Amino acid sequence: MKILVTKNKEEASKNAFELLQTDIINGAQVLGLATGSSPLGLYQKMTSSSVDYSNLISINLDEYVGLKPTDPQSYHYFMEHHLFAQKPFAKSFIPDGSNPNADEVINHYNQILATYPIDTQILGIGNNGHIGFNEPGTPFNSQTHQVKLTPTTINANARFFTSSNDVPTEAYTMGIGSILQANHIILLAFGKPKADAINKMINGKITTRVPASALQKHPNVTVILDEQAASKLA
Ligand SMILES: N[C@@H]1[C@@H](O)[C@H](O)[C@@H](COP(=O)(O)O)O[C@@H]1O
Repeated sequence: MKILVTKNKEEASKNAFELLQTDIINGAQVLGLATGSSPLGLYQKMTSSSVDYSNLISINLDEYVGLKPTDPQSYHYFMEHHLFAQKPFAKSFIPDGSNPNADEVINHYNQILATYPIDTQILGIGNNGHIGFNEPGTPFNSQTHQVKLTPTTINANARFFTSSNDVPTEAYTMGIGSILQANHIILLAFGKPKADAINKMINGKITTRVPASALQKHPNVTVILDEQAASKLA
């Protein structure tokens, strides 16, 4: 893993934007995208740039089960608002959280991933080391699946909802196996609450208890941190 410790989010997002740009110049056509606060600075750099993404494909990691794309808490809405409205892609895929038929959603998404292998995957990380919505215990060879969110994740994501009771308890997510298929992975993490997960991801044992530790098996991962997220690195 290549680790970049930056002064702050601004510098980190600039680095991520430049790395992504280099990948695109070198032929990346399919971008794996993430939600959450960590990639927001990168999406701001993308929307304020003159780069045209309309020939590229985007594939998002995950979506809450039970939310319509028009729901302001859905990841569809998040992506539309923060990126796609300003920078449309040729095609953008996000799991259909409004479809309760999990098999249908999962098979369709796995087909999409097989048709459009991801060149560069943007990732955040949960405080408990989850990637996408792959909670501790998820097998490293997992493909798209439906998950029950852990109380830690529900609490962490409650900040985006009126109360933690409003946070959906299930999600559809790309699996760890799907994520590891990407040619290049750029993981962004900021702030003290991420420090422990980041240290375990980089220096800890490779274990399903820390989903992000699977990234130690990948040959081309760039981790971009601020000083707080890097503060527990040995
Ligand atoms: N499913 C998303 C993850 O993809 C994201 O990495 C994580 C961290 O969010 P944040 O970047 O806001 O800390 O939140 C959610 O659980």
